[in-house]
Amino acid sequence: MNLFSSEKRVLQLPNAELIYIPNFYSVEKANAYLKLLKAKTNWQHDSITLFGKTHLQPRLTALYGNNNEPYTYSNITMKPIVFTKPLLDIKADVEQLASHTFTSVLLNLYRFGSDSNGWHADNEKELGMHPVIASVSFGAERYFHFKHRTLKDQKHKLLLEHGSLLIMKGEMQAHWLHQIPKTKREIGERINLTFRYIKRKNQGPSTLVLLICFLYMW
Ligand SMILES: O=C(O)CCC(=O)C(=O)O
Ligand SMILES: [Fe+2]
Repeated sequence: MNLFSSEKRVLQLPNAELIYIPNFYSVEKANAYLKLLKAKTNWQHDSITLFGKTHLQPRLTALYGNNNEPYTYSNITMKPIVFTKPLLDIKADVEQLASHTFTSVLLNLYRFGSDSNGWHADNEKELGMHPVIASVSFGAERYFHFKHRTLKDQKHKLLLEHGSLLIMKGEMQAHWLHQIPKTKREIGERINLTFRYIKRKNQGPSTLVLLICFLYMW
């Protein structure tokens, strides 16, 4: 079933809004970004510990950002690398379309069909309440599954195409889970970029603290 009806496809769901733009980038531009990001990204292969067992994540990842804030998920803390020019260019394109600013991008490299990303929500507290997440895909098409946490009939899938943009907003991260399942199909590599706004933890002393210090010294 095609859940969407036009080129900029908007899907209103209970507790979520999804916007999908299949041809956000032309095939030529998407091909160039796929090649560039594969070669120039500082890919890392982290281990995760789940239920007391440690194993390598089924994909490679990298975090880039502009505010030096670390990002922690599944017990992995990633320190951002300063944005490169191509990532800044993509960020600007995405920000324009989403009318939203982002501080960071988490990149995933799915090397083959057996690489995946298990059921989760992007609901870490440094993302704040109801974050807007913008997800750009290059390379092999993969299915994005999403299901409501409590409404059991709300289960959908969407094929994320080469050069596409998906925006998740509203209460999606509080009420829904998403995943990229493994596939047995013979497929090539896929790179996905999820742009996020990561809040600063340490903003320095508050105005009130500064005022008290000033009065004390005076
Ligand atoms: O690869 C994708 O399309 C999704 C990635 C994702 O959900 C994440 O990095 O949090
Ligand atoms: Fe996610």
